[in-house]
Parts: sequence; structure tokens; C-alpha cells
Amino acid sequence: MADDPFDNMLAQMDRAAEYADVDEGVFERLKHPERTLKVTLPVELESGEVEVFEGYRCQYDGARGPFKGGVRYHPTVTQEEVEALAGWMTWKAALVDLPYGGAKGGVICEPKDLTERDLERLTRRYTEGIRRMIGPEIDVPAPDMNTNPQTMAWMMDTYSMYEGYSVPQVVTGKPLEIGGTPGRVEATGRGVSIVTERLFEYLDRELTDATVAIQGFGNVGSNAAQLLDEMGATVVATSDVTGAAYDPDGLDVAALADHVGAGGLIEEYTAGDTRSEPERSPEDDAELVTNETLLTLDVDVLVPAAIEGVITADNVDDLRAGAIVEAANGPTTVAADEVLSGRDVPVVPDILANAGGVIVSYLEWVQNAQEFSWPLETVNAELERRIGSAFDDTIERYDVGDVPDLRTAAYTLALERTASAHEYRGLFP
Ligand SMILES: NC(=O)C1=CN([C@@H]2O[C@H](COP(=O)(O)OP(=O)(O)OC[C@H]3O[C@@H](n4cnc5c(N)ncnc54)[C@H](O)[C@@H]3O)[C@@H](O)[C@H]2O)C=CC1
Ligand SMILES: O=C(O)CCC(=O)C(=O)O
Repeated sequence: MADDPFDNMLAQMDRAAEYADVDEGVFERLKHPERTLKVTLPVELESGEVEVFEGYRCQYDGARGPFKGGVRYHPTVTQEEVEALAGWMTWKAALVDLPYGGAKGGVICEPKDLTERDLERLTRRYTEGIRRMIGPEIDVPAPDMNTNPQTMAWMMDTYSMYEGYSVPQVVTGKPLEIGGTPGRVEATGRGVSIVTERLFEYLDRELTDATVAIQGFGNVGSNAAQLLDEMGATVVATSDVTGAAYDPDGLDVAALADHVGAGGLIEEYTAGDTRSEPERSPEDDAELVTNETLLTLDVDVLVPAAIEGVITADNVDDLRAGAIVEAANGPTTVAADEVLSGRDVPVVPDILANAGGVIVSYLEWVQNAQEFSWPLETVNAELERRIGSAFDDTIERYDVGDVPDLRTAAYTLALERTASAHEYRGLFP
């Protein structure tokens, strides 16, 4: 990872500050997380060994409503990363106008070294650790990297055990059977595909002529790939931690999704590797390239959909993509942003591009509160309306002509909305 993600988030705020109509004192307040809880999580693993994990939950800013944000399981989680992610959640919720503040959680662990039983125990320990901090009207966790509907089911169950009754509204991204909403699993990728389509309309370019490279083929990357493929774009490359599959004629995205869905790795899918011949579509002649090469491919759209800090001062001069749509949180450093902005490469910022997940989480939370469920068509239509409206707001702010790029336009709106909530509520108790 290039720069410290928290410093990067602060630098993004600073870049927007000169254009945002925000009181200086309130702006200073917004540069600090409200609180971060660090928890120690002893877990007896299935192997019989006891391992002590460390986890965090950061509530960054709650002026606009209950805290909201995912939980990440990853070996590189740090307190600063969780705080940056919680800050980005705050600006995201404000930009897409949800009645939420921003939060994020993380546990330092390598999920692929843990059994399903270990993951359940770890999740229950973590939920117990942060349960004093969360609640349907207080702070509502959701999935992020390496967590999924099953993780949310364990969290909901653990929280409910302590309350003595079922509390589905305490987390979102749950399985349908226990109060999840149709459409949440695909929501972030769907949002990415919608904003990409809207960007192309704005730029007066045809998405059906476009080539796309997507770094990361997890929940977000794989759904974005499949939806962009359905919209007629040509997905030429995608990756996981083992490397990237690249085919200039276009990947067979559905076959790749089947391969990865069955637990396969990207490196096993590419030409020259016979381990996955039965799963690989005979037409797919993908070669294995590195993640670094994927980022520098000559494509119309680059979609970073893995981790933060991958587009930096070190590689930005090699980037050839015509546009960037940030599905991951924090993939671009401010130093790289300045170069891209100078080159007029449009970058749809994370707080807009990946907001589909939290939008549909909000719709799940509302359905839980109503004790009512909506059909998929209603959820998808509401997602499209809300993310489309945030896209329009961002473009309208950008078209005023003073801000250098779309990220600064989006931050200007998010900071003004959050600051305004602080001003109405007052800074002091
Ligand atoms: N899941 C969600 O609803 C949302 C996720 N995001 C963001 O999207 C990004 C991806 O999240 P998910 O798809 O949920 O995670 P995931 O765990 O389902 O998938 C992550 C993907 O990235 C790959 N990856 C991990 N480290 C990598 C590295 N160093 N280099 C290249 N590839 C690497 C993994 O192999 C996997 O293909 C994260 O930045 C997350 O914060 C943002 C909004 C919502
Ligand atoms: O669905 C949510 O509440 C949050 C998703 C998330 O963690 C994110 O947008 O980064």
C-alpha cells in the first residue's frame, strides 16, 4: 500500500476545502474520528490452538444519523485504515443523501487460513466486543472485504442473543431468510455499472464500444464485470491476489464467475495452466499478467475493485485508461489524482461509484424497520434513482467550472452537507 490511507483521506478533504462553504471550526472537527474501539479477540481455533486477534470499530461522524459501514477481515487492517474507511463512509452517505453517519470495522486476520468454524467464532467474539457500540439506531455494520451474508447472520445472531430477541436491523447484507433484501449482494457492482453508464452518457461516448479492466474479482468486481458485460462493454482483464487474466478480445465473464464462484483462482484460469481446463470456456484464451500490468492496460475504463492505494505517484504516468471508476475504497492517492486531473482523465470517486452497497443496505434497514419486504425490481429501481441523483449532483457541481475534478466536486457536496448538519445541531453538548 502506497500512502497511509488516513493521510490520503485528509488530503482529499483539504483539496476540497477551498471550494466548500464550510465553517473553519467545523472543518477542523471533521478531520477527527468521533471514536474508535479496539478489541482483543481470543479464539480457540478448530486446530485446538488459541489465537488472539485484534479488531476495531470506528464511528467517524454521526451528525447526519446512525453510523453505518462495513466490516473488513484482512491481514493488513490497521486502526488508521479503519478510520480512513469510516471517514469515506461519512462522505459517501452524505453524497448519496442517506440519513447516516459513517463507520467501519476491521479485524486483522487471514480468512483463507481459517476454517468456517474459526470464522464463526471470530465473528461472534468480534460482535460481542463491539456490541456496546452498535444497535439498529446507533451503528449498523454490513459486509466489506472478506465478509459476506453468512458473517452478517452470525453478527445478527450474536447481538440478538444478548438482547433476548431477534434484531435483524442491527446489520445489513443479511441472508434473505433472516431479513436480508434482494439485490444487496450485487448492489455495489450494480452501482458501479450504473455510474459507468452515466459517465459514458455525460462524455458522449458509447459504452458498447468500451474496453474495461477490473482489478479484483470479489463481490464488487465480479458483479460489476457481469453487469458491464451485459451492458455490452468488453471486459478485457480482471484479477485477484494471484494475478490478472487478460484477453484483448474480451474475457468470458460468465465462465470466469463460475470458476471463481467454485473457489478457483485467476492464475488457474489463464492459458497455459491446465488445472482448470474443464471450467475454462474453450473460447477464452486469457493470458496471466500481473496486477500492476492490469492497471496500466490501454483500456477505456479502469475499475479498481480490490484495495486502497493502488494508483499512486509511482505508476500514474504509466496509466493509459481513458477513465477510472473507483469501485474500491481509496484506490487513488492524492498525488496520483493531481496528475490524472491535469491530464483530464475523469475519475468517478469511490464515495459515488461504490455507493450502491450502502444505498441498498439502507433499503434493507428501512424494510426491517417496516417489517415488510420489497421485490428486487423495487430495490433496483430505488438504487438507480438514488445513485443517479448523486451522479447528477456531482456533475452539476463539477460543471460550475471551479473545481478541478469529480472527486473535489463530490467532496465539496459531502463536506457541506455534513458540516451543515453539525451547524444545525451545534458543536457542543
Ligand atoms: N462489499 C461491498 O458491498 C462494498 C465493498 N467496497 C469496496 O470494494 C473493494 C472490494 O470489496 P469486496 O469485493 O467486497 O471484497 P472481496 O473480498 O469480495 O474481493 C476482493 C477482491 O480483491 C482481490 N484482492 C485482494 N487484495 C488484492 C491485492 N493486493 N491486489 C489485487 N487484488 C486483490 C481479492 O483476491 C478479491 O478478488 C474494497 O475496497 C471494499 O472496501 C465498497 C463498497 C461496498
Ligand atoms: O452497506 C453498508 O452499509 C456499507 C458498505 C461499505 O462498507 C462501503 O460502502 O464501503
